[in-house]
Amino acid sequence: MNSETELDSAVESILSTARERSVESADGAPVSVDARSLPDAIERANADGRVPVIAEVKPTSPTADGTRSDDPVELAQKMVAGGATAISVLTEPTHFGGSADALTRVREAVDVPVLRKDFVLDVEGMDLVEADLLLLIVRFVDDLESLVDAARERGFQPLVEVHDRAELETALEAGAKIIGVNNRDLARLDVDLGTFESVAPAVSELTGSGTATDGEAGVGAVPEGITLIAESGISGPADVTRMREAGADALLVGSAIMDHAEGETDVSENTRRLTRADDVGSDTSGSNT
Ligand SMILES: O=C(O)c1ccccc1NCC(=O)[C@H](O)[C@H](O)COP(=O)(O)O
Repeated sequence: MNSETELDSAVESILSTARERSVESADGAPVSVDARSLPDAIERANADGRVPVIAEVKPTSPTADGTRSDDPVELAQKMVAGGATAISVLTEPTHFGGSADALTRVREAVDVPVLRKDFVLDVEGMDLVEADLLLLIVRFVDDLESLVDAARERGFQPLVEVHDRAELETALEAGAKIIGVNNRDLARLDVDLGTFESVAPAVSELTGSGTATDGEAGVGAVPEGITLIAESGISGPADVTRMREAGADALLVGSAIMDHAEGETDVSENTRRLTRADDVGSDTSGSNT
């Protein structure tokens, strides 16, 4: 674990539970996945004019204003109908209302890549359920390279999550190719989109490729072979534009789509506001600092 600073009590509790869950699933046989490619899905989204959004099925969370008890399959299908490029499904049960069953049913119901969003701390925690991508949070794991290798041996595409430049360096050294920059500080749970803007440029610096691979990309264009995802705090089209201009290949969005407070808003429409954000005259409301 790479965390020197104090963690929020909710995160401490999440990690404590994750360690117990990992022990319980330790005797599970290694999963074997024929994964749906996230980079290919992103390429398809760009080709047909959709902003690549990974929409998250997150029934609740420590910072959510409520809980949505809709069926996860219905939520995921509505997200795909709204143009989502991939689906993230929480499998953490104690603080997010997630489950392995929800991910399995969602993955059977949609044809886009599905990310297992959980706090996987070791190899034993990997074999809970098949998914196309598996989240590994740099801050919470030891020997990241071994975990990246173990995930790939199972067929997962590792999505390696960082929060600062040092963690980005660790991710790149471990061979990560799909990197998420979380705008949420897991120590205080506050969100700052400036996090992605400050970390993204370091990808080119650290990989020694200062050139943009896509003329369309903004400042800090991401070098070939790396998929860079902006995570958390994206509340509307203005935030989408801001993250894309900062070099995000894709955006991971939960709360703005799930809308826990209202609970009845249209998940397809919430998703479409973001996937169509590049359209001329799109809604520019909704911005986060
Ligand atoms: O979402 C939380 O409240 C949370 C609290 C503690 C640890 C992690 C947490 N979220 C995990 C995530 O990274 C987000 O669910 C995901 O990036 C989407 O964020 P958002 O669009 O801000 O809901």
